[in-house]
Amino acid sequence: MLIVLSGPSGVGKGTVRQAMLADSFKDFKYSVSMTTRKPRPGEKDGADYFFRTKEQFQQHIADGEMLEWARYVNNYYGTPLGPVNATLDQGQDVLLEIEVNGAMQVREKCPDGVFIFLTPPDLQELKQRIEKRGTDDAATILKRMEKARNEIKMMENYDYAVVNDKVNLAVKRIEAIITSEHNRVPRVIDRYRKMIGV
Ligand SMILES: Nc1nc2c(ncn2[C@@H]2O[C@H](COP(=O)(O)OP(=O)(O)O)[C@@H](O)[C@H]2O)c(=O)[nH]1
Ligand SMILES: Nc1ncnc2c1ncn2[C@@H]1O[C@H](COP(=O)(O)OP(=O)(O)O)[C@@H](O)[C@H]1O
Repeated sequence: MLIVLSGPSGVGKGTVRQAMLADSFKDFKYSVSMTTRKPRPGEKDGADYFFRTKEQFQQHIADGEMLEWARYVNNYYGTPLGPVNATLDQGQDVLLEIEVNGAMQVREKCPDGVFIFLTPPDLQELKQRIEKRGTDDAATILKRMEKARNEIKMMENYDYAVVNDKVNLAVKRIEAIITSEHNRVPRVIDRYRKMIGV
């Protein structure tokens, strides 16, 4: 199953994903994105992102190697297609943590994906989280906040909206969604059709 997690910058997507792994809900593979943004202190190439130049990124697009891509605050971000297909072929879930424009491209290509939007309790709390993280200068924070308003408008294009008030609660909500989605009849019926020979 393809799971897409979006939400404004600083809402806590990375935090929630890591908490899901720590909560031994490990039955998914995180899709490492490619970006032209500079690594933040502590970020590792190949683990947090594949850090590439603009020229390299554009070549990957031209070669048809991206499932989706978007520009976000002056940088390119995108999902390499190969690892996503490989994970799905192995029968494992894959989690994409991507912004809204990329998510809509994935929606077109993979309509049976599960689209989850992570929301902040309110915008004041969102600003405080970005500031607390301490990775962005004042001008970037302003841009990210402006973008956040537009992103929240896009929530209506998602299947689920999860409030990240407390990390452990958000994690439980997302895990409940994933578990329910796995049990939806269209996802399991083929196996039973084969079993009863129809
Ligand atoms: N479309 C798209 N967006 C991505 C991808 N990877 C990350 N993003 C999004 O790009 C935005 C900026 O990411 P980043 O600079 O790491 O900031 P952060 O998410 O606020 O820590 C976030 O909304 C990410 O979810 C990707 O592969 N494709
Ligand atoms: N539920 C929460 N309550 C309080 N702070 C949070 C919560 N979730 C995340 N944070 C904090 O908010 C900041 C941004 O989180 P991060 O996971 O980097 O967001 P994103 O990946 O969406 O940009 C971090 O400092 C993180 O510790």
